[in-house]
Amino acid sequence: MSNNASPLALTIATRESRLALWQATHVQTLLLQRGHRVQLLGMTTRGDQILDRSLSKVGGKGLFVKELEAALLEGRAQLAVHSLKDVPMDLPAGFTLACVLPRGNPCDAFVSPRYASLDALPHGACVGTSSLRRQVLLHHLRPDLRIKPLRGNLDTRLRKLDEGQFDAIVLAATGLERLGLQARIRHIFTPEQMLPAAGQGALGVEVRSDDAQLIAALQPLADAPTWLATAAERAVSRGLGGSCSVPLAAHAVWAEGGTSDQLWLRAAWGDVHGRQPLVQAQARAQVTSTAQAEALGEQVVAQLRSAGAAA
Ligand SMILES: NCc1[nH]cc(CCC(=O)O)c1CC(=O)O
Repeated sequence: MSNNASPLALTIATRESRLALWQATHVQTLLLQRGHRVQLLGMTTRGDQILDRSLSKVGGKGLFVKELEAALLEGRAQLAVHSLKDVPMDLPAGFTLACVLPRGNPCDAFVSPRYASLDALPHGACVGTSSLRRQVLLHHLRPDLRIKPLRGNLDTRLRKLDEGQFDAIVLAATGLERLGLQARIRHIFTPEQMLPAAGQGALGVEVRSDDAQLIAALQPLADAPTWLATAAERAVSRGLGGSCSVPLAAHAVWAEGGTSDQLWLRAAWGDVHGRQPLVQAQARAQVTSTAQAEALGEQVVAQLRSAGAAA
C-alpha cells in the first residue's frame, strides 16, 4: 500500500481478553495495510485479575491501563489500544490519545435466553450489569427489577447468564458484535431508553506524547466526527468527576444529514443510592474543533449541576 512516511516497526501492548485482542488486532491490521511492521505484546493487568469486586470499588478505569503504559515507557511497546470508554479523562503526564477510530455501535444490548426485551421481563426479575450507569438507568426504566452486579470478561458474563444466575444481562452491543456474539442480542436499547456511556463503542490509541513520528503515522486511522463527538462526551465525564464510580451517561450524535456540523449532546446523571430522580440535560452546537466540542460538554455539565447533579 502507498505510504508517505517511512514504515515503522511497532509493538502494540494489549490485555489478553478476547475483546482486547480483537481491538489490538484490528489496529494491527490497519497499520499493516499502511506498510508498517506490527506485532502484539499480550499483558495481564490488575483490572483483569480482580474479578470479585465491582470496578468502581477497586480503583476504576486506570486499573486496565497502568501496566500497558509501563510497557510504553520502557520501550517494550509503542502503542496501546483501548475501548475509549475505559480511558481516564486525563492521561498521566507523558501520554496522549493519538487518535480515535470510527465508532461502532454505541448502544447497550439486552441479552436473555428467555425474554425478548426489558419489557418482557416479569415483575421482580433479576438483571445483571457491570456498570453503575446501567444500574441507575435500568432502575429508572423498571423500578421493580432486582439489579445485581456482574463482572468478568464477555464470555464469563454470558456463562453466568447461561448458568441461570440472572434472567437477563445488559452489556455493550459493540463488544458482543466484535466477538461474533451478536446472535445473543435480543434487543438493542435506543439512546432514548438507555443513554450510552461517554466514548462507548469507540477505540482510542494511546502513545507516548513525545513519539511524533508514530502520532503522524496514526492519523490515517483517525475519524474526526468520532473524535469530536467523544470529546464532547468525555468533557461531561471530566466535569462530573470522570470515574466509573459516578453513574453518568453522555452521548453525542451529529444532526441528520451527515454534512451538518451540528452536534447534539445528551447526558444523564444518577444518584448511586437511587434517592434522587435521574437528572437529564441536552444541548446542540455547531462543532468543528475540539475546543467547541468540550465547550458543548461543559454547557451540559452546567445544566446537570443546576438540576442537582453532584460530582
Ligand atoms: N467496561 C468494560 C467494557 N469496556 C468496553 C466494553 C465494550 C466496548 C465498548 O463499550 O466500547 C466493555 C464491555 C461492556 O461494557 O459491556
